Amino acid sequence: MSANTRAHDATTGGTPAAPAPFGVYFSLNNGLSDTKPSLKRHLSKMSGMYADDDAYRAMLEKEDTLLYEFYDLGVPEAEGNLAFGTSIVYPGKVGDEYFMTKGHFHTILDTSEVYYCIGGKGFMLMENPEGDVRIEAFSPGRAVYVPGRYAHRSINVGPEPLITFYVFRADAGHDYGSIETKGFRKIVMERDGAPVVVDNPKWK
Ligand SMILES: O=P(O)(O)OC[C@H]1O[C@H](O)[C@H](O)[C@@H](O)[C@@H]1O
Ligand SMILES: [Fe+2]
Repeated sequence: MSANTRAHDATTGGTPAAPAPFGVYFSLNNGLSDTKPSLKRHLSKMSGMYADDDAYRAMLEKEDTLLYEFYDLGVPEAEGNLAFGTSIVYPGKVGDEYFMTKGHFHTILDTSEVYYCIGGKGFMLMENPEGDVRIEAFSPGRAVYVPGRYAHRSINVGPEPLITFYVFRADAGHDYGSIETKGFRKIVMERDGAPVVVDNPKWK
């Protein structure tokens, strides 16, 4: 399995079934599992997604930095199943814009997701197709509910990894299309040492 493809359970054809009961360890210190492989997204996978293209290019010339990693445990994509795991967004910025996930809508648009912050400091940026933009803070112990219809992106504004645990309907799917072409309406940048939410200059 390549590091950047989603792992999906090898059920033997037909309708994906419920998995057998299972447990998995995720570290409360760094968010990582000791047995499962993570999926990793590096800077090169985020072309055009940060506002400052010059800063992006300059950074990429030096190193293809690991921005975030997360788990896809391969729970079959069936209606009654839940997908879960941790997501770890590392600290840093491209220009003045904080490291973040790509962000996505769910393919089944009205499916929701819950995130629980285990470590670090950041935001969940959310936006629905009608243009309603919401932002919720992440700090250890805070849970965020992402309702159906809202695209969502995790943003790390602190000096430590932003670690969250997430759960969503396993058949929800990931729709990156409009996020990759238009982005979110708002972005989060550092100004005078603090995060500010500003209009995305690339949003059309
Ligand atoms: O898919 P991205 O927007 O790059 O975010 C990476 C991952 O973040 C979280 O862990 C979500 O629950 C995953 O479903 C998502 O795939
Ligand atoms: Fe999601």
